[in-house]
Amino acid sequence: MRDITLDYSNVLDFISQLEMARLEETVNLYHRMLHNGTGAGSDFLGWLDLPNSYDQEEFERVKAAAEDIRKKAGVFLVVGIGGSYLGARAAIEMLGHCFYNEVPGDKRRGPKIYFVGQNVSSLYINSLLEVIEGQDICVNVISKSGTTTEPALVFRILKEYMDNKYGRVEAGKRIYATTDKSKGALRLLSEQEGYETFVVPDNIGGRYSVLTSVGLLPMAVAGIDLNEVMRGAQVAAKDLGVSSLNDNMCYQYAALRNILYDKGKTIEVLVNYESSLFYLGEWFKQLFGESEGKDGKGIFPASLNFTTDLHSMGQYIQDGRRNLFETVINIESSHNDIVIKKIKGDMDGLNYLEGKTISFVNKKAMEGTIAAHVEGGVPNLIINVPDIAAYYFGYLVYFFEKACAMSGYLLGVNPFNQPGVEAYKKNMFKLLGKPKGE
Ligand SMILES: O=P(O)(O)OC[C@H]1O[C@H](O)[C@H](O)[C@@H](O)[C@@H]1O
Repeated sequence: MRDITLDYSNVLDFISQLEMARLEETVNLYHRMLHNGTGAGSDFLGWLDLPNSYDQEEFERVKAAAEDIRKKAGVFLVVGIGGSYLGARAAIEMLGHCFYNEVPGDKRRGPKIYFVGQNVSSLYINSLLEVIEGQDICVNVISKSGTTTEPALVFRILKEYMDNKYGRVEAGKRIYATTDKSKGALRLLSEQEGYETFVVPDNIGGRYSVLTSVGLLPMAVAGIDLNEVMRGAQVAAKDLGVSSLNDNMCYQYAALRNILYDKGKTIEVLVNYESSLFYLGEWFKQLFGESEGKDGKGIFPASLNFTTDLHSMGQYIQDGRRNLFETVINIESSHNDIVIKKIKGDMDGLNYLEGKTISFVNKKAMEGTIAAHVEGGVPNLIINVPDIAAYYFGYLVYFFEKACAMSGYLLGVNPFNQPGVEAYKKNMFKLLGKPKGE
């Protein structure tokens, strides 16, 4: 397998190699803290060795459950929010067909997959109930705490729907719960209702949980090869397990982010040139935003989809406030490429592209955009990913997880907690009239 690589040549006009070299010792220190479990948030380091220590029994049970779901459901509903759905959706959208749910059933070889519980919109929920009417359904409700408002509320509605549709016993065979191994509301309910359950490990936080059953069951239902995902993560854990800044590209990425941040580049824009990577951007935003946005500090993670968004945000990136840097995920290969043909009259003036491919145009658009944005004062990092494949998804997830941990330590925050998310909940519960003490 060709390797994922980091190209930071388009940053060197903005920083000096000395600034990187100066971080060598600090990176080494934080590497040891990560691997010795002596840094902030060390109760949540289960993701670090997960690729080599995951529960094999549960892994096989996930695959078996997925096969069972693929046989008996025309629709699979994933109920979760934040880290309890973003990783799964990122994988399915990146690795599945661009129009996954529209692929004819016999070709899709699995149920249509819908995500719900990531909002409290009655319009969204009613619209979903309309489109799944009359179809055979399985549900995976995912919540580490079991009490997150959005998925809990939506699961109330779906549980009643499933109980009415199938009766409580059969519904209990079609509902799968991924939650805490021993405590919480969802664990208790699952035991009462007889749901098959999967575990969110205590020492892995939601935004770091995509390679646990949280992400793996939905991925497997979508037909993604879990062995390949874990193999990519295992190779990443090995490649990125070295302490040296010079030899560890996820540490280089973390160091560069912090050097640029210190120079006033306080917004990172994750860019893709494949729309199937949209949700990878959404997952990335939670991972870095929730890990670093603390103590009045942190790079604001944004994501844009090129070349589409060049027609909406291109002006800002080229000429707006110079507090940005870009990280481009470049998928190096293309498949089933489309050759551009000459047309009579050349009305659109594009006959000069005759014989070239659509991917060639996409690549040249990327090269031209990078050159323009760097010229305009936007440092640019490129993560080259050889292909859209399960192996590379697993590798990329681990790359970002470990880079995020190092980056948070370099920033001087605990990358594994999220105290700030409680503020809105406190206000919301007060406004909802939640009884005190509950
Ligand atoms: O899995 P759950 O316990 O439902 O949590 C779902 C999400 O909500 C929380 O508020 C946190 O901000 C996220 O880190 C978490 O992924």
